[in-house]
Amino acid sequence: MEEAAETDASYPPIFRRPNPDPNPGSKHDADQRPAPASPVFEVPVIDLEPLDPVRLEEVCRSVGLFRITNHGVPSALMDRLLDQARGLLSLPFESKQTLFSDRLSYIWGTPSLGAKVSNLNWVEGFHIPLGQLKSRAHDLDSQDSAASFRCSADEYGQHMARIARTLFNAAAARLELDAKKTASYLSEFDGTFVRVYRYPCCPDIDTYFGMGAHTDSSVLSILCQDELGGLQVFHDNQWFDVAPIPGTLIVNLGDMMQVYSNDEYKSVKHRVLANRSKERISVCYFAFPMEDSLIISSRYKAFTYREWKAKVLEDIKATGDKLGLVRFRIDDPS
Ligand SMILES: O=C(O)CCC(=O)C(=O)O
Ligand SMILES: [Fe+2]
Repeated sequence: MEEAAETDASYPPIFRRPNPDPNPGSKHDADQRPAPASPVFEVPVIDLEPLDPVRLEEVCRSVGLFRITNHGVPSALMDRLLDQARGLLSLPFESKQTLFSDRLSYIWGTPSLGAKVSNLNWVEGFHIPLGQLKSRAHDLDSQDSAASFRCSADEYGQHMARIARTLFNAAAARLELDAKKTASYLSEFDGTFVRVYRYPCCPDIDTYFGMGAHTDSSVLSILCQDELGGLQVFHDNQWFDVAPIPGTLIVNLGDMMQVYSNDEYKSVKHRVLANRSKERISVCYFAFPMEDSLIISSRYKAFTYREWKAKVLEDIKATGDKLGLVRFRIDDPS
């Protein structure tokens, strides 16, 4: 009992019992509600040493999500990052807010203001911009757990940048994209961030998702998850579980890669199920284009990533949802 009380004190108030659903009759639409059990997806594996670009292209076209092996990220670093994140996230909610607001941004629930409560994501986490880490190096003090965590996140971010660059270059070469044109299509550091999530225990998994169905706005995203599971991918009109395998990382392509490839590569829809009795920890790295890079594609109106972000935010504020790619398609009347 004592343990449960302690856990709850570390949760943002909205995740503490009793269930905050103000309208218990309103559940997800039938097609949105988590199925009781989903089949396990046979996630394609991409070996990074050596990387086979033809195989990578096939997987980008058919699925948009894959597991990478031989990625060169030390498993001790992955374990340390997950452990440090778990430690920080289990601090009392108020401490997380006051202690970390200036060092790490602390986020929880649905980022979109004004969204329906049924869109609440049962998740909290730290948002860690990578470009700023170096300039803040003077903050680092090994006695400070937030600072040690930032240090690990920086080291981890360097590995993620290397992997993102390798995968992007190979995938872009297969599309025969002009290397000069695409130089600004991937920025491994500027505007790039890592998010460390904790998915708290959720009393009502029929109503809430850990994270609702979405595609990422990134070029690509790289995920390190603990052993619990909960990630699902939408493929062939069906949701599948993406099982965790220790030591491996999951990569999914984002909306920008779909645009660069004129819809040949898939920005894959995914979501995270909530769990009634166990907390899940994951670390996600997102790689983006340079903010003012002009993105040109035969299927989409030309836009800069800055314009994309502004539009996504505007849509989320107005409708509670990200509309994403459809807003930029050439045949979109608006
Ligand atoms: O935590 C996860 O497994 C996935 C998170 C995710 O999809 C996202 O942040 O976009
Ligand atoms: Fe995502």
